[in-house]
Amino acid sequence: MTRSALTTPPPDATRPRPLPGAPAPGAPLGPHYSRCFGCGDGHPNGLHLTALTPDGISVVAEFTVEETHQGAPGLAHGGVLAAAMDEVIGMSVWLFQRPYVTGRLETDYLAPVPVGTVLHMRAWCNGMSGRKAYLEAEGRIGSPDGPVAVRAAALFIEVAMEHFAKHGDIQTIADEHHEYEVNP
Ligand SMILES: CCCCCCCCCC(=O)SCCNC(=O)CCNC(=O)[C@H](O)C(C)(C)COP(=O)(O)OP(=O)(O)OC[C@H]1O[C@@H](n2cnc3c(N)ncnc32)[C@H](O)[C@@H]1OP(=O)(O)O
Repeated sequence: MTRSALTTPPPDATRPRPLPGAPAPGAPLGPHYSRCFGCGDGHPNGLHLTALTPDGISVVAEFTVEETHQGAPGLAHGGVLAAAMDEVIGMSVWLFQRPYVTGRLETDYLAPVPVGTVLHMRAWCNGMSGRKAYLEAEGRIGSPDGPVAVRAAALFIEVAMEHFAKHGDIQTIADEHHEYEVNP
């Protein structure tokens, strides 16, 4: 992955460890928000990523590239692939039970991804420092051992739940997720 200094963890960054209450290895991760474009099962035309964590600190997910995801004829749009990478990284940082948002997302496109492909995605955290989490992801064509088509590196920034209150109904999120206190 070609990444900038902004998405490279500093030397004093700490490695994440599974938190108490992390989902069991292999258990499916539900959507963080049912109307999320990336993972929401209630979104009419979202990406509908399905995911699990093998170890409480990383996430594997599958994304099926459909006709509606095309950029060039028969090939996935790069922005859609970036959205999928953003989402799987967001799912992985969600495991740390604090709200984070994408600050920076860097993407390398290594091979075209045809419509009909199942992209096998994996995201993990390389380190945390203060409010910053340094994350990485890859997407492989056809199987978990298939050729890498997309790589991403990201900086996510921890925010207060109030971050989501200005434009959205955080009570909806609270109703879906009892691990967060909306008004601590
Ligand atoms: C309820 C569950 C929801 C889960 C959501 C997951 C969804 C999936 C992921 C997404 O798609 S999130 C949506 C896309 N992202 C955004 O909408 C974020 C928009 N940006 C912001 O809201 C603010 O810029 C942000 C919260 C990221 C930071 O603003 P703050 O005022 O809180 O912090 P500040 O600007 O002081 O930055 C804190 C540190 O991060 C650094 N930083 C912030 N943005 C950066 C950036 N883009 N690149 C590099 N560094 C950055 C900044 O330099 C600083 O470093 P230092 O502490 O060392 O000084």
